[in-house]
Amino acid sequence: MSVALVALSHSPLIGLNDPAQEVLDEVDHAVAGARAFVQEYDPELVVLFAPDHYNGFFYGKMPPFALATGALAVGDFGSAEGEILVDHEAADAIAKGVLERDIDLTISARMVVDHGFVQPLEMLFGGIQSVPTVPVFVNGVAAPLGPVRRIRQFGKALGEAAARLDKRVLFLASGGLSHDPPVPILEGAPPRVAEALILGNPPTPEQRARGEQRVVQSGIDLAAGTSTRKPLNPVWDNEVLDIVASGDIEQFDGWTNEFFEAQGGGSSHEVRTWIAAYAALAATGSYELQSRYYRAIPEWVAGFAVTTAK
Ligand SMILES: O=C(O)CCc1cccc(O)c1O
Ligand SMILES: [Fe+2]
Repeated sequence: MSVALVALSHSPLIGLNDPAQEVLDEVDHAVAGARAFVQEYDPELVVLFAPDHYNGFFYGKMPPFALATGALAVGDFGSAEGEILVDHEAADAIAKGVLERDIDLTISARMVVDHGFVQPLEMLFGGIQSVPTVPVFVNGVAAPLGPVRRIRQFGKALGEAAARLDKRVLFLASGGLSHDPPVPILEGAPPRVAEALILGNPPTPEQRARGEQRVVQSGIDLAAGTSTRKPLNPVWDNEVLDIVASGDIEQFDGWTNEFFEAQGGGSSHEVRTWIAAYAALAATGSYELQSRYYRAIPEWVAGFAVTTAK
């Protein structure tokens, strides 16, 4: 058994509303570094922690987190569509191990996922059929959210369970850091929007295109300085990175969800994927960061970070 980690932001606006070439080059360099780290480590299994953006999880039943024994990507924002290569046996074993550790884990035999899961697999492995994966959903948008310590405890239990497999495991986190894109909110939503958030009927192509255009416009506005949404927060983002770099991620236990929202915006809860993944890594011993990249990229509506650790 061995463990390593890559944690990185995602954005559906990559390739759709890009920043200047020098910024793209910088990000490419950081992602290439993570790719080289992964290639050298040569994982036999990826445990992928990612959120959802109302493509697979809805208020009909909204778990705080869930593990997939099978997964299907919807192909939003031009991301890959279809089945993800899931290691069913490893997923089963990890699920049992988490349950044995007193965490009431939700299981999905066909988890529907979006760019949050697909993008890191495409960036680091070139596709969604390239590496045996255990997809793990971490709710990062749908209120109410429990305390972040619960996500840390879940990550710890999962890390202990994954360590029982005789495999080289890569924990991969997707999301964050600060960002406040126009994601719908159930409370106070007009009936038509509320129905969509509860039932999750697949949108028509026209509806999907409209929703995606709204997100693209939010990137254009944020970069132009004309957005009414919360700005990116590089100071707060670097506090997040300082904590994961310190190795003492229990420091997050003191952070309330209100603090996340005030500092990092409504979608900063995606940092929960990082907390889960780092807790999984820390479950079997101390770790050290191998690389750390950060840049606030308003065009992508993302406090964009890439870290590697082992
Ligand atoms: O609503 C959506 O589908 C995506 C919103 C969104 C935009 C930029 C970065 C993100 O991480 C994000 O979640
Ligand atoms: Fe996201």
